[in-house]
Amino acid sequence: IRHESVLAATLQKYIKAKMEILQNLQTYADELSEIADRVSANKEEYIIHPINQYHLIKRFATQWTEVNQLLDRFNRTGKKTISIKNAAHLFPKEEDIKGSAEGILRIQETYNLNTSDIAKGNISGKKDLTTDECYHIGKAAFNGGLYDRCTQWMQFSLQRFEEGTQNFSKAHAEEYLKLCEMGLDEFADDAYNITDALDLRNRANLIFFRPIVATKAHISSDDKSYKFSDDKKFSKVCRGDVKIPKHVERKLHCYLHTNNGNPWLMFNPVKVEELWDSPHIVQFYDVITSAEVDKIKKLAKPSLFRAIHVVSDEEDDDFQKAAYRITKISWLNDTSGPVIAKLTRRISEITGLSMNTSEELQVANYGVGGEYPPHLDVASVSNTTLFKYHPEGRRIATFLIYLSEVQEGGGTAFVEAGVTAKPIKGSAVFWYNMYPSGDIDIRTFHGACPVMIGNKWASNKWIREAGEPFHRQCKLDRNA
Ligand SMILES: O=C(O)CCC(=O)C(=O)O
Ligand SMILES: [Fe+2]
Repeated sequence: IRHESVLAATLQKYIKAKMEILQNLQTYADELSEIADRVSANKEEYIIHPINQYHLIKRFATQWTEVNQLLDRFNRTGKKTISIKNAAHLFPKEEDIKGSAEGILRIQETYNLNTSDIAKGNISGKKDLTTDECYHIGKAAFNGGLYDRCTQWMQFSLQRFEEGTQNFSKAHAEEYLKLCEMGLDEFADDAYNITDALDLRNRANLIFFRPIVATKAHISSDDKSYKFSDDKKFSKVCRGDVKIPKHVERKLHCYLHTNNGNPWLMFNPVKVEELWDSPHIVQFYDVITSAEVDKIKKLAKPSLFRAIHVVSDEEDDDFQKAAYRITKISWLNDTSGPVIAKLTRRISEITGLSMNTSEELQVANYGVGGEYPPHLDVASVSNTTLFKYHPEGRRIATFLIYLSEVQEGGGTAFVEAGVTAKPIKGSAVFWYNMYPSGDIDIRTFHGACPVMIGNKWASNKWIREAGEPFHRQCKLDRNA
């Protein structure tokens, strides 16, 4: 927004300065043409008169010289527009339009919004979409294999079409509309190239039907045949359409937590809300102040923005760029600032776990449509390589801090449990990713729901198992 207003002001100044010079030139041009017309009508008569000779010479010495100077000024004026030119390589590109159109579709699919509502701006009173915006979303739907959606969006774009709309070709929209009504299968059989069609189908998988891959190493034999829920369940949990069963709800409480009388917490206990009983998922409130949040964001910002530039420099795979752009991450360690060291210490007091083998603090920023598809935080690595390459062990627990509120969407959905943690600024969700037996607890399968409206900041502290044998005892029975 800041860039846009600076650029618009620069452009206005540039035009104003050029216009002033042009207006001056116009005055000269009018005057001089009038004279020239008059004079050239009877050249001989004019030039024999000494006064006229004097006028002619004077015009060259003054008016024409001034015109020349004005022309020089005209060419010099507006060096500042160079700042627009210099910034141009940072402007969002076609690729970014595609990325944000995909973001809107993700929101639409996750939260079951209807096309006409979004097009009319009926999501929390936001703005109408224009012809070409509807067209771009339709195109993203087509590339994602969502043909019914594509049809609706193209219809909207054509309904809104008015002659002279820029960046929009009515013919293209009509072409897409036809293809979407046909569906991809017929499209592939048609005169079109079949490999293009297959490529489109792959993209569709990547965006919307992400296969859920779970390596089975370290997953207990009881769970080997476990079937993970699909994206549909994830969306349902994100929408809050899954009810907590009564027998579970009865077991969930809110309480004050001192971690068994930890002196740091005795006089300032932490508020806890239980979100699920087994696996035990809790949300701690007010674990970090607003001022601390501001400091953390400030520390994280420079590397967050560097990260996008690096990504956008990669020209090879444009789909990846768009996918990456929806979340940006940065890592901060205890030497990045006292605020980080203090937070690490606080996490240790609250959880009773050691931070000696924990990871650095990860700070993530999600834009509109930004999500993190369902996953397990623990990587499955085979026993033999595990401690050789990762002496700190696996991610035994996750402490996920929300550094912002999100107006709509952006919760953390635990797909198996069916609960979604609300992103409440200053609160943190905490759970163990592993059973006390060391088996991976696949019931912790979770993901970040797409941000519908707002800008989400979250921070992960992953705690690894090697530091914890005296804080969380190993048990033979995983349910102990
Ligand atoms: O941001 C969230 O809500 C969850 C993020 C997450 O699960 C992760 O980063 O592993
Ligand atoms: Fe996660």
